[in-house]
Amino acid sequence: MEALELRHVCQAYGKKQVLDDISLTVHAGEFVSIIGPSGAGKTTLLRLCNGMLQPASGQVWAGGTRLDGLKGRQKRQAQQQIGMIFQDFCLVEEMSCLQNVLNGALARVSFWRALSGRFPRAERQRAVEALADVGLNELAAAPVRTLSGGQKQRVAIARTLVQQASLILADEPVASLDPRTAQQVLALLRRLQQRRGLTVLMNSHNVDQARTWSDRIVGLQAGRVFFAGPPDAWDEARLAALYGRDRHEA
Ligand SMILES: Nc1ncnc2c1ncn2[C@@H]1O[C@H](COP(=O)(O)OP(=O)(O)OP(=O)(O)O)[C@@H](O)[C@H]1O
Repeated sequence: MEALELRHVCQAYGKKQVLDDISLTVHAGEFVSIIGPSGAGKTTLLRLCNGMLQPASGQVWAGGTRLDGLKGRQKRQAQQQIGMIFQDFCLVEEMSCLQNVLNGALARVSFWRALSGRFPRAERQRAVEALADVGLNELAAAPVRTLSGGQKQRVAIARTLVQQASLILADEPVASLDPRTAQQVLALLRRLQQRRGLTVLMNSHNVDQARTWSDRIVGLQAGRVFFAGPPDAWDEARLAALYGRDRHEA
């Protein structure tokens, strides 16, 4: 079963073509990283995958549902299956870790219950377990603003667990973390992905991280798929071709 499928997707901003005939399949339970130089179209591609953007042409399928063209409740329902993790965490800084994680359950809770913070017991239990899964149970009551960057990203990951998303789209999830913390967060994401059978599609500027943690790497260059294959298929010649002369300049 395919978790995600892009069929001949094109996207443009005004007259500028950003994605040009992208066809890509991510299998359920796979961890795929998209790499490529700045401006290659990685973020645009991720935004298409969760329905935040409509493709100019082509189709986007997520979990067997065609996402492009969906509107209203049907679109929100499809998006429930898709968790997002961002470089800047997108958490509510003044709220506690537990409240932030509970926000993953918002779609299942009535507006008034959510507004007054009265989440059902089962949702609270799920949030407590998710915080334990990311190693933050002792910080449940701490305001997010008091956390380190690595801890904040763990909270964001726990929120996707409570959302019960089967597909996680991660846009440069560790780009603002120091190398050691970045490795720890990616190891956690990989562990949870494997243990829970989740599918992860991650954008990364860091080729070594993508190689270490992914089942498959997709190289994007000027809006086209340059190569897709297992991490060990990425030799220096390919990387040099993808990034120009030196990948560290990318
Ligand atoms: N909202 C927008 N309006 C106009 N142009 C945009 C918009 N968003 C992105 N672009 C342009 O589309 C191209 C692809 O951008 P995108 O952010 O998808 O690339 P990226 O590979 O994620 O880059 P980076 O690695 O720097 O984040 C870039 O040239 C960018 O300037």
